[in-house]
Amino acid sequence: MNSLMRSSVFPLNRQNVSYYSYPSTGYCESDNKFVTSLINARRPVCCSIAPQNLKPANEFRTSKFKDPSLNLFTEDSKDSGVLLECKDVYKSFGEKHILRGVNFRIKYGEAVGIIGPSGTGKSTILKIFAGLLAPDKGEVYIRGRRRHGLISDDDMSGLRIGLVFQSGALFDSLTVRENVGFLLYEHSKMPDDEIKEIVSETLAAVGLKEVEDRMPSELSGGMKKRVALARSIIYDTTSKTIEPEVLLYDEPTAGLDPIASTVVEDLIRSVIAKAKMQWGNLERLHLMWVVTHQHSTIRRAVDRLVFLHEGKVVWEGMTHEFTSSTNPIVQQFASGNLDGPIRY
Ligand SMILES: Nc1ncnc2c1ncn2[C@@H]1O[C@H](COP(=O)(O)OP(=O)(O)OP(=O)(O)O)[C@@H](O)[C@H]1O
Repeated sequence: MNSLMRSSVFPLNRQNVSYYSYPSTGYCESDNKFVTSLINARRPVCCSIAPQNLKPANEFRTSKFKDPSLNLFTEDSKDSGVLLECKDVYKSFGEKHILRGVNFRIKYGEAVGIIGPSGTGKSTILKIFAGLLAPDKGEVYIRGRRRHGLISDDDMSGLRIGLVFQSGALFDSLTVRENVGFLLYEHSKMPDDEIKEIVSETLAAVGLKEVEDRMPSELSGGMKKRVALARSIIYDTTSKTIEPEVLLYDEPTAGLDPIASTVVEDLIRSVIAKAKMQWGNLERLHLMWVVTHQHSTIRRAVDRLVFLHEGKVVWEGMTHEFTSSTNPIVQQFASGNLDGPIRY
C-alpha cells in the first residue's frame, strides 16, 4: 500500500491536514500549534507521534540544543531513575487557574494513574507531558532535562510518546485498518499483507472483529476508543526500538461497558508485561500514565496513583493504599460520599 499521506484519501498538505486528522471534538489554540509543528514535520497528528531519533540516555544528556537552557538538569533527578518531574507547575486558562503548583516525580517503568475530581486539571497535565500545552510557570523535566514550551521540530529528540485522547481522535477519512496501521504504513518497511494481519490481531486484542473496512463514523463511541487503543499499541515487528516508549491514556475506559473496560484494562497491563517479557525489564518502556475516574481501571491497570485536587497533588500512593488512606479527600473520593472536602 502506498503511503497514506500521499494517497488520494489522505493527501497531506497544510490546507487539509487539520481537517483530516485533528480531533473532531474541542479546539485548543496550543494544540493547533502542535498540529502545525507536526504538519511541518510531516508526521501524523492524533497519535501524538513523538520523536523518531531516540538516543541512548547517556548520549541524550550530552546532546546540543538550540536553547542552551534546555541543558539544565535537576541535580538530584539526573541519575536517580526519575523519568519525569513536574516542579511547581502552574497553568491557567484565562481567569481559570487550573494547576496551582503541581509537584511530582515519576520513575522509569512505572504505570501511574492520575485521579481527582472532574475539571481539576488531569488532562491538562497529560497534555503538558505530551508537549501539547506549555505551563505558565514551573518546570517540567524529562530525563533530567528541562523542557520549555511545546514540542517543536527542534526539540523533538526526546521520548516517543503515544497519546490516546478521550475522544479517540481517529482520522475520519481513513478506514479502521488504515487508522490502526497508520504508523506501520507510513514508517515501516513491513509488507502490506503483514500489516493487515497485525492490524486484525491488534483489533482482536481489544475485542473488535471484522471492523477493519468500516469508517470511524460507523463505530460506536466505545468502539472508537478501542480502535484508538489498538493504534497506540500496534508496533513494528521489524524495528528494534519500542514505539512508543511512553503511553499516555486519557480516560481509556470511560463510556465502556464493564466487560469492555476489563478488556482494555488488561490490555493496558499487558503492554507492560510484554515489555518485561521481551526485554527483561521496563527500562525501555518508560512510563504509562493513565487519567481515569474508573475504580476498576485504578485497580487493574496502574501501580501507583497521584491524586489531584484544586490544582495541587494532595496524595500519592500505591494503588492498594488508596482505599485505606486516611486522607479525607481520598476517602471521600473513594467512597463517592457527598459530604467532605470535595465540593461540587
Ligand atoms: N484549552 C483550553 N481552553 C480553556 N479552558 C480549558 C482548556 N483545556 C482545559 N480547560 C479547562 O480547564 C479545566 C481542567 O480541564 P481538564 O480537562 O484538565 O480537567 P480534568 O481533570 O481532566 O477533567 P475531567 O475529569 O472532567 O476530564 C476545565 O475547567 C476545562 O474547561
